Amino acid sequence: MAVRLPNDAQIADVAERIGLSLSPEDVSSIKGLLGGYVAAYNKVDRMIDPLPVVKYPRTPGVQPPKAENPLNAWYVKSTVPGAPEGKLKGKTVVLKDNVMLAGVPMMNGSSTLEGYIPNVDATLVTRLLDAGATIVGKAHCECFCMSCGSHTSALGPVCNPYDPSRSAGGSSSGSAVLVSKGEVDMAIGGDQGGSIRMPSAFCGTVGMKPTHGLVPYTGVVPIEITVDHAGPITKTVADSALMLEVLAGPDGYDCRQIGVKTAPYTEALGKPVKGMKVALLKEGFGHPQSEAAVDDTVRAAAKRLEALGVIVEEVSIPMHLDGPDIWTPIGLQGLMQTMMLGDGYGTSRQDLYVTSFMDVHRGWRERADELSETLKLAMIFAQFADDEYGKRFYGKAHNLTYALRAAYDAVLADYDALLMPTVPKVATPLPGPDASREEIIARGFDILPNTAPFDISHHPALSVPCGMVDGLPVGMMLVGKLWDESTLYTLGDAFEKSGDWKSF
Ligand SMILES: NC(=O)c1ccccc1
Repeated sequence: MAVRLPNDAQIADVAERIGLSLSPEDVSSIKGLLGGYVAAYNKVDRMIDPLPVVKYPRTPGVQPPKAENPLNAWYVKSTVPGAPEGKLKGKTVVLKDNVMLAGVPMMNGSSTLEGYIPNVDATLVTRLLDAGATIVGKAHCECFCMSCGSHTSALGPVCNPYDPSRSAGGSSSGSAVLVSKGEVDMAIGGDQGGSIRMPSAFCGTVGMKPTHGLVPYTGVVPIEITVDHAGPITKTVADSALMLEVLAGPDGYDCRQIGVKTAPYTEALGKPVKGMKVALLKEGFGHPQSEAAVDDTVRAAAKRLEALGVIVEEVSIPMHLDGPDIWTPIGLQGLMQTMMLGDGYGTSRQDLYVTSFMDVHRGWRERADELSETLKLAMIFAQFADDEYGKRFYGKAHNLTYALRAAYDAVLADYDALLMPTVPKVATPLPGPDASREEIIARGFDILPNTAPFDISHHPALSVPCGMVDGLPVGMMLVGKLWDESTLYTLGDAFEKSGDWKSF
């Protein structure tokens, strides 16, 4: 991609856009001074991009026929056998389709990326394969991961395994469906506002959003660096702990990984819970959109924990209700700057910049009409806020995350975990092909009041199935101290072993 010296018209145009008034003489003298930059860019262009090596051979991705994909959860199937031995030997894993698997297509739910084939493996891909897992393909996700429902992928809605007319939850929709159906043993999900935990709640799977930075996000398409998380979606708590043990730890690229503390998570399984303390979060219940049956099911789950000897007490953290509002400027202006205008990365930090992705993704600008309604709405307000107010709300929201984190930490100083419903409802009906924009937006953002606050506070949060309402799964969410995933696994595992949640 050789770099050319701009012509006079290009220099004048650029200058005008950055508010400079240049005379024709200025333009011609500046043109004469740009040669050094052009030479440097061309020298960089001729250097080899030092990307990490792809370690394991794989078959190219193939879209399965409709008959093999009744819930539309698969994007492509591919087989990547990992190391012959390891903790995940014999386990099959599907990746959310915002995770890069070299040689296999990735579209992140958007037609603007269809046909793109990454040339690197995400760090977590290499870790799974080094641990002996077999990666079996990519699962559909929401358009650029921007939805709580499963209705915004360019290749059609993903259906709930318990009722195909209902949402699977999003944005890691296909990942949760394939685990729920037993088509794969484990899945990778991503979570910026709840996208690992929401589909887990709707599909009856176990979803772990680890502490921010615990799992390297390198090679996964970001939304906004400070809320990006990747983590396990599994059938059981034990599998989640096993998978996290393989995924966790710094990789030397990801700047999200500050002060990372890992632990042998599987050692947290099968431990006694008598005397542990859980805080039932008052503000996690009774949201305007909360269904009483969901709240009741989670309160009943708290009683089951009590029966196991756990001390459960209700606590109030009023600021929890501010969490989604504080999340909004970070999510909106972050996604605009980093994911969209930043060609998927933005600037100002060290990272592994997947340049092949950046080259393709910047083409969204010519095809913006194809993006989902949920993403468009967020982009419109982000651009407006940027133009009108600059970055002040993004900055102030970040400052407020310290206060929010402190509010949770104050309670977590006295308790092992917080407990609340993962989402306030059971799976909602999928908006049909003629659904209004209002309906599409409502289903895109209506179930995140308990999940999004922990994406900005960065605490680990585990969604565990805890009962059924009208034949649909309900998830409870345990939230722990920063870097203390182990305690969540101890509690979640004990709860899971207390009986079959489908009969609760
Ligand atoms: N990726 C996410 O977690 C997300 C969830 C809900 C809305 C927007 C984004």
